[in-house]
Amino acid sequence: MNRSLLGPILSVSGVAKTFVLHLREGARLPVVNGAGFELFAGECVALGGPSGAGKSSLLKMVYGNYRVDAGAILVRDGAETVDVARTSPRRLIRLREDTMGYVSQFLRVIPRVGALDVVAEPLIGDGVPREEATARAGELLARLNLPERLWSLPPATFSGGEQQRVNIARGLIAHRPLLLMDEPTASLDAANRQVVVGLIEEKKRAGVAILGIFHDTEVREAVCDRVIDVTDFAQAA
Ligand SMILES: Nc1ncnc2c1ncn2[C@@H]1O[C@H](COP(=O)(O)OP(=O)(O)OP(=O)(O)O)[C@@H](O)[C@H]1O
Repeated sequence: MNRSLLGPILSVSGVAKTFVLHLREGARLPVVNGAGFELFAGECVALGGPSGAGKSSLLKMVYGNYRVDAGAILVRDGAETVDVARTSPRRLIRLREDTMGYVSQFLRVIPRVGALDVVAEPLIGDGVPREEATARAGELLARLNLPERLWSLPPATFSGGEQQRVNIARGLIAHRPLLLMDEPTASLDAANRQVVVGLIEEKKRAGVAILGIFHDTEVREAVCDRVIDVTDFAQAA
C-alpha cells in the first residue's frame, strides 16, 4: 500500500471536546484537546489509555455521534473528503452507508427480524441479491460458530456472546473502507476471539483501515499495528 500516493483514509486534527453537564450546574468535563492522528488503508490502530481517558468518546466523535468543540475529522469518501465535524446529517448518513462502518459492543436488535436477515441486511442495502446475501450471512455465522438452529430467530433472547457475534457479522459482512470497532470481542470465548482476529486480518488485507478499542491484550497484539494513547490528548481540567 503506497501511503504517500493515496493519503490517509482518516485524518483527525486539533480535535477538542468538553462535556458540559447542564443538569449539574454546567459542570465541565474536558475530554480531549488537540487530538490528532492519521489512519491509512490496511492498518489497524487501537485507541489506548486507562479507563475514562476518552477512548469511547473519541471513537464516537469520529463516527459523528458526539459533536466536537474544535478541530477537523476528515474521512476520504471516494473522490471526496468529508469533515465529520462539520458536515450535514444527511451527508453523514451517506458516509456511514458507503464508507464508515461501526461495530459497537452491543447489538441493536431489530424487532422480529431473524439473525440471518439482520446480518444479510447491509449487503442487500449495497444491492447484492437477497439469495447471495443470505448465503454469505450464513457462511459468516457458521464461521462465528452460531448454531444454525438460531439463524431464523430474532436475536433479542440470545446470550451476550451470541448477540455480539451477530453484531460482528453484521458489521463485517459488507465492505467499508473505514471500520470503527468498540471492543468487538468483549463477550466472546477464546475460540470465537480467534475467529474475529482472523476476520480482522482479512479486512486489513482487503485494504480496510480499522480504528478500535481493544481491551483484550491478546487480540490487540494480534491485530493492531500501533496504539494511539488518548492520554496524550488530555487537557488540564
Ligand atoms: N455523554 C457524556 N456526558 C458527559 N460525560 C461523558 C459522556 N461520555 C463520556 N463522558 C465522560 O468523559 C470521560 C471519558 O469517557 P470515555 O467513555 O470516553 O472513556 P474511555 O477511555 O472509553 O473509558 P473506558 O475504558 O472505561 O470505557 C469520562 O470521564 C466520562 O465520564
